[in-house]
Amino acid sequence: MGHPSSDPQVTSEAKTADESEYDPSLRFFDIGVWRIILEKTPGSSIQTMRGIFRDAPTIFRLLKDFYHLGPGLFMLMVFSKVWQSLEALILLELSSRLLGTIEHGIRTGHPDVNGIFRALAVRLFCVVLAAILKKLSERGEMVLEGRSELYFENWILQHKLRQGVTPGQEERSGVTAKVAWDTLKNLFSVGGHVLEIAGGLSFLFRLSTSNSEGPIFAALCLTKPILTILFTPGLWDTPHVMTHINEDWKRVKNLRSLGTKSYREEVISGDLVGYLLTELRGLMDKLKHTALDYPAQIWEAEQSVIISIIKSFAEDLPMVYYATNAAFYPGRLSVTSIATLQQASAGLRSSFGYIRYLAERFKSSISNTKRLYALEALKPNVKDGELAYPLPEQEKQKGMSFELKDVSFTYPATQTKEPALKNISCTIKAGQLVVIVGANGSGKSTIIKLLNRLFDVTSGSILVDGHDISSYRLSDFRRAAATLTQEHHIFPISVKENIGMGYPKEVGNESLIETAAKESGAWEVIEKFKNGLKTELRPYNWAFGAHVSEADETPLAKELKKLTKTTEVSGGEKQRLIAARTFMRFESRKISFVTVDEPSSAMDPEAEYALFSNLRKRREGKTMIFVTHRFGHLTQHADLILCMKDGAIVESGTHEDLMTNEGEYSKLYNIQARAFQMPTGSS
Ligand SMILES: Nc1ncnc2c1ncn2[C@@H]1O[C@H](COP(=O)(O)OP(=O)(O)OP(=O)(O)O)[C@@H](O)[C@H]1O
Repeated sequence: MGHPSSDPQVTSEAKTADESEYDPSLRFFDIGVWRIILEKTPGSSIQTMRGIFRDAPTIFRLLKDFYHLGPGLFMLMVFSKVWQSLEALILLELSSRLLGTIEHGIRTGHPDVNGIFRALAVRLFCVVLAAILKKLSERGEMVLEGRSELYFENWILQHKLRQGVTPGQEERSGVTAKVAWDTLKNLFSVGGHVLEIAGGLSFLFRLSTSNSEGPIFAALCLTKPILTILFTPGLWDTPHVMTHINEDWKRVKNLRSLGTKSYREEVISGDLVGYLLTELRGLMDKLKHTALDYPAQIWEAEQSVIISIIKSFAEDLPMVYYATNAAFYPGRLSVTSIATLQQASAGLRSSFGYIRYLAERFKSSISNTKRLYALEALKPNVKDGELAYPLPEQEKQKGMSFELKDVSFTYPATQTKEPALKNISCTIKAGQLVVIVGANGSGKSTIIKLLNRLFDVTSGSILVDGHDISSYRLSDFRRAAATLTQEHHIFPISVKENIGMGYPKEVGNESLIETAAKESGAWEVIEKFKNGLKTELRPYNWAFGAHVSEADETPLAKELKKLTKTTEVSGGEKQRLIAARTFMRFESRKISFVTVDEPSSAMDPEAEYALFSNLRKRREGKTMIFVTHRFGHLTQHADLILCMKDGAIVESGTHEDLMTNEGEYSKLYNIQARAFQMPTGSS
């Protein structure tokens, strides 16, 4: 496959128009709703062989990892695969001996009773042994697969978290532990089939030396596999990129997604169901003659019927040959050798047919495994330093001091042209309470992220107590910082652990947890839960009813409903629970820097006021930075207000200074104040 010009759906006009979009070494063709992009000169077999050698270290490492997960289980799996590959041939050999002895007995009229029973006993022994081995290896495989899932998932998590907050390519493309297991299975399948083919060929070769018809017969057996290699659509084994090009199909996908949980409420309350269904019906009409299947499938379906007939005929060639032989030269082939050759050739044909597919599957799984192991090489997105925190002189200091010098920052992999921060310079003294205000998108949260070392600056520098922020050990720095933002979540574990994890050493200390929950306003929420602190919000909860529908009223259906029930909280309640973790963090007594970024957007004014007041009460020994749009009650306590606009600090000072300035800050402040001063009835 891979002949774009022969595809009826590609017009030459469309091709020239679009080809400039791609690298000159690439070509493309459209099929069904797809566009397939591939290299103009596909890799040669030599390149493929080189690829296999290149993959050798990954294969070796994978085998080593699995061996260490369970040496006994691994060896059992290897032995079982070798046996499985040769089992059919061994049994065939035994059957052929048995049939030969029987046939000889029939011809001569003197059956070799001992010989027949000996052959039968050996065959039965092998069958029983094979069944025992199969059961043992199935159980062993299950255990090894479980261990692989546990080991590789932990390994992946560790390396992804080490990388930092920017998800890497691997995360986006979803590398999971299953990749390793699949590769091992595929490797064993390919190895097993190679062994099977080698065994099958040597079997035929041996028969051919004892039988003059053998070589011709062996050659006929190979006709079908050779034709398959020559005429099978090559898309399966050609590196290619696929994308949907059909706008109608893309729209179907987009519109269908509106039925999912995230959009459902808006679609129903906005009375959009009718619109949605009408649109989808229209699209169905437009697409009714378009193939939606996987491209290789479409290609195969479009293949010439002659090729299919030739391929099917090739399959029957060995049978035609020995049937003709039997008709014209009845003495040449014995019934036993016909049956044996027939079975051996059928086995060989199916192994040949399958090996290509297996090799492809293996190639793709080994490339996934390479991506998995590549996680190890991922560098953290922020630089780790060597300086300990706190240094002896910092022990006595109350809070961290910051100096931002000409800081600019652009988010990695962003599509926007403008940097998020532009040439920012300012000084924050140790122990100060700072409030950052400004319009949406002005860069407030970005500053908080840089100060928390979630990203490194693009240019300029940030000094913490006189040393560059990147020179500190990340783990030390993080231990001294507490953050609370609108992006924080409730973890899918108990409420107690959710709060306790603020200070992992005291994760089981219920009295500290209760105090923290009271300070954040979460205690009254927890008191409402039937299971109190033990309540789990959105835990991992999997229950499935086979042939049981939740709509039924049966005891099983009720049980299923009970199992899938979750505890729900409101947005504001959720924020109170999350904030409790920060108060718990204060208990470590090591916190010298606190950032609070809009954690109360869903809280009622009273809860928000209480949260900010309680946070302020804990400011002793800490530098605290708040980001908030509703800043009225905070800025009056602030030692420093930074007012931002379009990624720059446009004003800084105290509330009084900035009100006197009558600039951006006083404008924002007055808008908020005016809302409360409006006389009744005015709009
Ligand atoms: N993860 C990100 N990747 C790319 N760009 C981002 C990212 N986060 C923010 N930005 C961009 O950086 C700029 C500053 O965003 P930032 O979140 O700092 O603004 P903000 O002042 O906190 O806004 P808001 O008041 O709406 O929370 C915006 O233009 C935003 O689109």
